[in-house]
Amino acid sequence: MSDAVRESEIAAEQAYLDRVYTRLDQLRISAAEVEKAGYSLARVGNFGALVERDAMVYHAARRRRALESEHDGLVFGRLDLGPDGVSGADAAAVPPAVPGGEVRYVGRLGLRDETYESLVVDWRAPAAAPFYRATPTDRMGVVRRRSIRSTAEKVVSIEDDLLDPSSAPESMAVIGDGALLANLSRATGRGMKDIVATIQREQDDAIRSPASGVTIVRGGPGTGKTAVALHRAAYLLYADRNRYESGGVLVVGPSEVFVGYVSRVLPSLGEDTASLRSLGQLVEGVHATRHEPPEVAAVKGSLRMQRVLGRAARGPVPDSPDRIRILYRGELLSLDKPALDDLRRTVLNLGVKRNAARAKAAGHVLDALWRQSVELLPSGRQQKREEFAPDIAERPEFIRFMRGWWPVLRPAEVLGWLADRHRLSRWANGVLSNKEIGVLAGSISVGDLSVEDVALLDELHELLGDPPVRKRQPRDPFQVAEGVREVTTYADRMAAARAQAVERPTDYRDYAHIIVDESQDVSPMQWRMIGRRGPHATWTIVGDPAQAAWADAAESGRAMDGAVGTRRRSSFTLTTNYRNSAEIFEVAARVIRRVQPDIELPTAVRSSGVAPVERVVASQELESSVRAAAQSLLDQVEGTVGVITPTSRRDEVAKWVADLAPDRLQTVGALDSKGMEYDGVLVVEPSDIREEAETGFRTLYVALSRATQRLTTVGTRAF
Ligand SMILES: Nc1ncnc2c1ncn2[C@@H]1O[C@H](COP(=O)(O)OP(=O)(O)OP(=O)(O)O)[C@@H](O)[C@H]1O
Repeated sequence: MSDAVRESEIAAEQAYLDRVYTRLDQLRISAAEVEKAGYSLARVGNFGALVERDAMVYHAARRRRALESEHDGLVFGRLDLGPDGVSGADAAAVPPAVPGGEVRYVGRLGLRDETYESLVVDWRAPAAAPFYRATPTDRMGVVRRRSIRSTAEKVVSIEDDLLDPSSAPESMAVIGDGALLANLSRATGRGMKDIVATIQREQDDAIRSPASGVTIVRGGPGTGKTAVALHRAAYLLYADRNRYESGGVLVVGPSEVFVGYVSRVLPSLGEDTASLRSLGQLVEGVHATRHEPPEVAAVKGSLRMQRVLGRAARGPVPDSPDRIRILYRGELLSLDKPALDDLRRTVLNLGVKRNAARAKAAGHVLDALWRQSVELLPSGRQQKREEFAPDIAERPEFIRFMRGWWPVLRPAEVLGWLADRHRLSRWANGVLSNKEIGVLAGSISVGDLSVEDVALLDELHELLGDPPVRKRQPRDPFQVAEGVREVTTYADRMAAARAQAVERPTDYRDYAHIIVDESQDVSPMQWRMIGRRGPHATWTIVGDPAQAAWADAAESGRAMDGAVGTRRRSSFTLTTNYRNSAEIFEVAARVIRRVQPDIELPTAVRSSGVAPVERVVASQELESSVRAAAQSLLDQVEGTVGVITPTSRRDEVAKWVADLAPDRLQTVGALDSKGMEYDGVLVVEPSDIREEAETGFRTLYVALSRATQRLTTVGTRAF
């Protein structure tokens, strides 16, 4: 294809883009004007005008925000359809390249011109589906599919796929080697790439799969599972905005590093309404980032913790009073430990959560004391239960006793009790081994909560219940400040309500859809925690069993079943690795094949011709070799470099390379490298990563499959 043809095709697309951006500007200006006009309607003063004003302002402001945020790369695709693909409603007003056919432009949002002709079809709309799904064998009416890359309103390049050569007129130009490969070879920034322009068919199947039930997406490293999960969130919010915006979509990722890495993709997909959280952030007020060593994580994540915590949450409060004595009309009324233990069990068996049962517990103690008083006192000096109870309940010694015996319990406090090995042995008797009890007791540090602790806190919250809340004065919804009523518009209140809905509280518990990424690493206790966030939710679960750090897959599977319930399941498998060069993936594949020779691995589509570097050095040279290798990767790649270390050595290695290029280089422990991607990767002490845990070979497989362009390993032993 000559340069002249390419230039003239680019010029034609530029002319179309100019039309689109002119229209975008018009719409933006008119949305801003409507918003302003809406506010001025307030002066009319009657109720109808106020309602109209509010609706106008709300919709106009929302539209303006969308138009502004989708500016870059607004149009990225063009379909030339033959006569069999014509729909009419979505055709752009340009002459069809195929006689009797139509042209359709695909972009980040849908736009129409003044006469309501289609300018751009939203990528999530059914009319855009052929852009992602058409293949030479199932053309869906498409003759030529064109990807358009633009920056700042200028077309930079175009790439074509000719799907139906026999229907293409001779004059039809076909340009480039395909958009996908062009996209893949671009350097990675600090955040994940938005792949909206190059979604592949098998990915699109999963993205557009019906929202009902449970959608399970599996695939090896780099197959686009995370990309699919995020695009699916955007798709669901588009396909059924009412349902998913009001209920909310929760995306759960493994770590905070990961959440930071992917968080920019959702706004770039036009969605600011999904909540993105790491496993350490799912409980209100807690922000854990530290991972436990594998032997601790194994105990804390196991379903057996349910029983241990259940016993702790029902047991006597450590160091609380173990008897009550009250002098009443000359007689000593008293309840000792066995009687109090019986009362506690009776109250907890009523099915009320501990923190909500304080008044009931006090009532049972008063009952027992009153029965004693009746036995001990002659009938003339006895009181009725109704007179006795308030009399005793107000006594300071009774109040003091109740505060100690049945205090309001916070989950973190009860978790802290497990640090006492002696006590823990009682609760864990017959559930955990002696060794596990020692490991668990030694790991509890309430001042420094780990990611694994968060699921335990959530379980305890479930067992203990909320602390009782004092009733507040009901607020006047129209009161915006002391003495000031109704100065806000309905639109402002809608906006405030929407902001609240988007910024849902961390422990919001009724999401309409939950997407779990890196699901293979979710421990059974974490599944229970996630499940509590969506008792009525539909689910998308994305993961790769071969990358699992959790050793007991069966236990994890059971916990997942418990969380998502018996809803209908549909499964998708992704088979192409878009991240690694074939040379890099071969190194990772070698590690996993050694333990799982029959494993089905994805195919890496790119070959770079650059072999990974594997270095073995003496231990005294480790630091200098790591520095040198990191520096040379920084010289070789344009984008980011990840230094991946054994989890226990992250801080030490981070210091070695801290001064090299803080804006481009990141040091992460192997467990935190889950889901991440860098242009160059240096894996430090690979054999230690493999030996750090029973599942270490899988963690090493993860670490070795993070690079897009260059991979170096430096260690004191071969791996
Ligand atoms: N259709 C696509 N077009 C362009 N790039 C893609 C496409 N699909 C995936 N990629 C790129 O491939 C890389 C890997 O994608 P992603 O991180 O979603 O994979 P993953 O399956 O979650 O990987 P892992 O399990 O290894 O964490 C990313 O850079 C992503 O942008």
